[in-house]
Amino acid sequence: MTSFATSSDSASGLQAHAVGVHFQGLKALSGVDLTLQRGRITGLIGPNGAGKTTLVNVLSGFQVPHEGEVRLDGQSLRSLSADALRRWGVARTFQGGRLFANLTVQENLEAAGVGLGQNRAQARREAQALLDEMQVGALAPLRAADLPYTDERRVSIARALMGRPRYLLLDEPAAGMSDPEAHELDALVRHLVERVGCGVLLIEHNIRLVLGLCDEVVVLDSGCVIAQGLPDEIHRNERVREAYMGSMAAAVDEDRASSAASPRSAGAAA
Ligand SMILES: Nc1ncnc2c1ncn2[C@@H]1O[C@H](COP(=O)(O)OP(=O)(O)OP(=O)(O)O)[C@@H](O)[C@H]1O
Repeated sequence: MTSFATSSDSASGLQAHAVGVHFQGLKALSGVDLTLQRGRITGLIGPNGAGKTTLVNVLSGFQVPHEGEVRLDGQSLRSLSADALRRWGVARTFQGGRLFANLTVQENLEAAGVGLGQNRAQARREAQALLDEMQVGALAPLRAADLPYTDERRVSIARALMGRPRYLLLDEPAAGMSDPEAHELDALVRHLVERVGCGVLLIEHNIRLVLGLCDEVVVLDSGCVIAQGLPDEIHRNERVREAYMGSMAAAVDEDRASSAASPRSAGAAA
């Protein structure tokens, strides 16, 4: 494996440290601190244009920050490419899927495994196991281009899990899905996270799902972190309710009240 510079910070986890990104004068991110821990799901929410995808791009090496840096277990990743970061165990999905359209589903996963240094037999075995776990095993021989949208999302997550990443960054994996489909997908992610033990950053617009599923939630607004904490703390945070949740806050209140009266979780009430 490539060696990289060591900083004095020995904090564990995948960390954005004082990250700033600007595009021709527009501050997409400013002084952003965020730490992902293995085995935990961190939700990232915020209005359109808040900087969520830019932060995922920074954490996965697709965007070099103009200020600050990304650290893995306290070590600076400043000089590493996205490919190198993937080999270090930081995997991501994209809003647009980005599967190889003319390869089969199975080949898409195998290509990822081989790119990570697995031999063909290892890659084949892991690909089949992950597709089965994502409940899309029957799709293995299909061309990626022919997949329906919701299946493409599941295959993209399975591909990102090849090689057992330490951290998984999911950029709106449930976008465009119905609430029950989104809930089913996110519950599956929770199950896989517990089994693989990776840390997850989940961008998700459905606040009810985020509050029901995540261990911690970070709220971005205009490129800055305006709140960070347990789902209950975020739900009660007046600034978040005013800046972002709006009418959704009342719906979440209702969910929480009804889930307190029944054994179903708030996330399941989407
Ligand atoms: N490559 C780029 N060039 C110029 N501006 C950009 C670029 N990428 C992002 N931006 C701008 O940076 C800001 C943050 O964008 P970003 O996509 O990170 O927000 P987001 O929170 O993910 O939004 P959404 O929820 O709509 O996906 C936006 O104003 C966006 O227009």
